Amino acid sequence: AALAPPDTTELRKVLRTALSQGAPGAFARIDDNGTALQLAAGVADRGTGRAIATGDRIRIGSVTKTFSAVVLLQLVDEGRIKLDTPVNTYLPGLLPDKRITVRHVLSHRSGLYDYAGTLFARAVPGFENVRNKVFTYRQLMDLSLAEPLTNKPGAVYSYSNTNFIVAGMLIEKITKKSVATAYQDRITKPLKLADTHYVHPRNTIPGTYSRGYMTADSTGRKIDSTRQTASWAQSAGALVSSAKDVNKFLTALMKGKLTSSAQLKQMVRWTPVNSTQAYGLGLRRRDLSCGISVYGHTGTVQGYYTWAFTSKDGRRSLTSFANTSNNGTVYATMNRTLESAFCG
Ligand SMILES: CC1(C)S[C@@H]2[C@H](NC(=O)CCCC[C@H](NC(=O)C[NH3+])C(=O)[O-])C(=O)N2[C@H]1C(=O)[O-]
Repeated sequence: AALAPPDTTELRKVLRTALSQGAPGAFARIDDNGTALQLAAGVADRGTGRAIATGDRIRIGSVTKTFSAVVLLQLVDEGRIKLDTPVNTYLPGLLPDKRITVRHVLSHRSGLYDYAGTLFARAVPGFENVRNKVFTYRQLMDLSLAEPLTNKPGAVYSYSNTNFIVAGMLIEKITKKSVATAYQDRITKPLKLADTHYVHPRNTIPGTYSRGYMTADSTGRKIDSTRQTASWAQSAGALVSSAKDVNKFLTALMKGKLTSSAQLKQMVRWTPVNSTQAYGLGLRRRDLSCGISVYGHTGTVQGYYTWAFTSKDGRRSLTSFANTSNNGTVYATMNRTLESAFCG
């Protein structure tokens, strides 16, 4: 059934509310079967007062996980890796439990502890401590493996960035090339995603971009968190992209342009998260109030909140964004962009 037209009045209200709750700027871009709807409010740069634009490049955080999952599913299609094979078969001795499979990792069921919990127990000091650091994958794994597994392999969904560090290690081991090369050769070049770059370990964003302003825990003060290596995230969250590119990526994914239909079916085998959410392989499902389910990912990097979802057939994609973080009120408000975009 065709989707109701987006509710642009409500969408504009949501963006304005996010600004009133502390986001310097916010935007939403809907690509609806070739027609783009673009709304923006506030500023990309608090210093110059430059207005935010839907074309601004942003740090997309964990939306990167969907890119990493797509690369691995392409490697499954090429017969170079199997979802139900233990990770240690490909990376001998890496994980403490040889029962953890590639599928466990991509569906956040491995039990591997999320090192971000350690790094960011205190938001701003944690960020300041890592913003200029360049981590190796091994160092991030050591941070995770310093803690016990949170659950038996495969038992439950337990979100962990560590899973997509393992995904990056698998990609580099199997392809013998960097994840940057994998994203470029397998996704950004074929789809002509000109705004999408894996700039790690550089700490600057190329081209025209929105600055990001994280919120301090106690005072609510805004800290300019734009310049950072995002090395704590890498294949779990270090891509830079734009709303146009992310929408194009999600549409291509659901239209079967990036993997075989067999692997796309694997990607949408859902593990329940709560009553309205589920997780597949590097892909979230959100069940909306109007009975529509949408597929994509959210992202949180210091100063950068992103929502990126598409309809099951890929005909309508939304990327919405606010250039703040560590602000639960803004997060809850911006969640409503999904309802406005897909339920009308
Ligand atoms: C599951 C999430 C939300 S967290 C995960 C990943 N981002 C991180 O792990 C960074 C967390 C620290 C961000 C920081 N917060 C704190 O330091 C709080 N102590 C802030 O808000 O600036 C990402 O992206 N994912 C989101 C996702 O997948 O949607």
